[in-house]
Formats: sequence, C-alpha cells, structure tokens
Amino acid sequence: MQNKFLGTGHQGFHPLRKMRIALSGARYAVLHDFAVAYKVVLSAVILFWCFWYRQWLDFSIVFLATGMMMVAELFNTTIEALCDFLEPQENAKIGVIKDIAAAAAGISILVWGVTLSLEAVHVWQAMR
Ligand SMILES: Nc1ncnc2c1ncn2[C@@H]1O[C@H](COP(=O)(O)OP(=O)(O)OP(=O)(O)O)[C@@H](O)[C@H]1O
Repeated sequence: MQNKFLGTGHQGFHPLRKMRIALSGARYAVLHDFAVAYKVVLSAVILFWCFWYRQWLDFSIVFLATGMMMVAELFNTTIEALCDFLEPQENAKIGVIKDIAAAAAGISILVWGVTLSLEAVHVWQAMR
C-alpha cells in the first residue's frame, strides 16, 4: 500500500510482494529476538507432533492457539522495536506500553499452554 503522507510504497495489489515483505519481517524478528526464535522452533516441533497424532487430538485447535501465540509475539516484538526507536532513554511511559504488550503476549502464551495441556490429556487418555 502507498504511504498516504510520504508517497512511498507501491500502488495496487501485489500479493507476491506482500508475501515477500511478510517473510522478510518474520526473518528479521526470528534473527533479532530470541523470544520469537525459540517459539518458532518449539511451535514447529509441537505442530509436527500434533499433526502426526491428529487422530487422537484436535489439530485445528492446536494450530489456532499456536498461530494466535505467534501473532501476539510478533506484535509484541514490533511494539518493543517501535518503543526503542522512538525512545532510546529510560521512560516510565515506554515501560508501561511495553508491559501492556508483554501482557498481551503473556495471555496468548497462557492460552497456548492450556490448549496444549488439554490436548496432551486427550492423547494420554486415548493411548491408555
Ligand atoms: N525505555 C524504557 N523505559 C522504561 N522501561 C523500559 C524501557 N525499555 C524496557 N523497559 C522495561 O523493561 C521490560 C522489558 O523490556 P524489553 O524491551 O527488554 O523486552 P524483553 O524482556 O526483551 O521482552 P521479550 O522477551 O518479549 O523480547 C519492559 O516490559 C519494561 O517494563
């Protein structure tokens, strides 16, 4: 999309360019934020495992919870980066903004953890 104020960017709809931009953003987040990097690896392992045992658990629910957690984590990283860019010094307001973003990411991790635990119980009950 074109920046309405700066006139930068491209006009029109370019899905492949959008996908390339999104992948580049995800790559940057993985390389520069360990919190994102380890969750990507952990999510890939868990999703593979859940897909393998999909006849015993609800893979769609795990997929949804994992996707939601990763989206929240990427937004948290974006807000942290924006805060660090706008205010390199210590600032109580920046602290509060980052804490709120961290709370959103924390809730998504909690939902992810509870979902995985419930599905693990299903698998355990099915295998007994
Ligand atoms: N410029 C700042 N001024 C005041 N407090 C800050 C500032 N930067 C960070 N903090 C405080 O430190 C906490 C951690 O911020 P930081 O940017 O280091 O995130 P992080 O611990 O690396 O998070 P994540 O693990 O998600 O990457 C914030 O939640 C906030 O309370």
